[in-house]
Amino acid sequence: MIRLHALHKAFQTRGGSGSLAARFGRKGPARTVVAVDRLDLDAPNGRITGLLGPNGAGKTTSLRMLAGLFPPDQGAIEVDGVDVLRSPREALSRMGILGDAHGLYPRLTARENIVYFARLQDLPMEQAQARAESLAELLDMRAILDRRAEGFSQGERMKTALARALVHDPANIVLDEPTNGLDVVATRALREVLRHLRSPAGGAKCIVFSSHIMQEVEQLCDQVVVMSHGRSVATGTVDGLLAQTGRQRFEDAFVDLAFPEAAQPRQLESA
Ligand SMILES: Nc1ncnc2c1ncn2[C@@H]1O[C@H](COP(=O)(O)OP(=O)(O)OP(=O)(O)O)[C@@H](O)[C@H]1O
Repeated sequence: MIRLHALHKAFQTRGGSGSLAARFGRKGPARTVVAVDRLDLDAPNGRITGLLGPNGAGKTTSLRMLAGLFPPDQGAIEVDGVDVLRSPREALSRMGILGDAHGLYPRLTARENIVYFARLQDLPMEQAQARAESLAELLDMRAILDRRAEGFSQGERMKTALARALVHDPANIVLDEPTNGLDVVATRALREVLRHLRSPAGGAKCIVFSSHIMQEVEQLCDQVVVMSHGRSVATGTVDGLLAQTGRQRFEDAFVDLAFPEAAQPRQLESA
């Protein structure tokens, strides 16, 4: 179970090299970028929760805070009731995180990458090896298990990184745009794995994933949190969000919710 409450994060950054920069020195004037303004998200066990937002909405920043990479300025983050800010190690041990950069060790084989992470999670060697075997089965990656990670395709890297994230059998799984760069077969395979992990047979995991791809969210998610300009602007099932906006197509509902200023007139819907 993952809970984000009233998250806020701003970054201090510098402007460009125009005339203002000349006045403020080479780096330009200081600016504040509000990446996450107010995000609320409740993700239960046995459900897939999609964090859906356009480019720059604040999805990655939110998931990085959930992963404990940096703290929010305000707000609360809990994993199974454990406060990520107060008890980061305990909270992290309850999560498997697939970030936007997969960061595999290129000189290690897929198996060695997985086992190495299992050992970092304090799994005994025998158990680490057994987990590598069962994850290779689940993720259909036997053919690459004993190949060095250097030269892996995007899909092979994703599978290895996902196996690594799942090695300690966490109750919560967090994925940042996991299908980026994957072909249709790899995307379908990932979808099946996530459905399995959500089911009672797969451990009824709490799964949170970010995406800006409507079809992906529509096909996979039990509930959707729509994020726009750093805020959660709507939460519900796909059907619930369609009903809320009075739309028939999820893409139209999303545009209404995320960009109310740019929403298309309703009569174009059947065009
Ligand atoms: N370290 C940083 N310094 C300054 N600004 C940042 C930093 N990280 C993120 N931002 C800004 O915060 C906003 C949200 O970025 P974020 O990467 O979280 O969005 P996103 O929803 O994941 O977008 P995308 O779908 O394009 O990956 C953007 O305007 C981005 O430029």
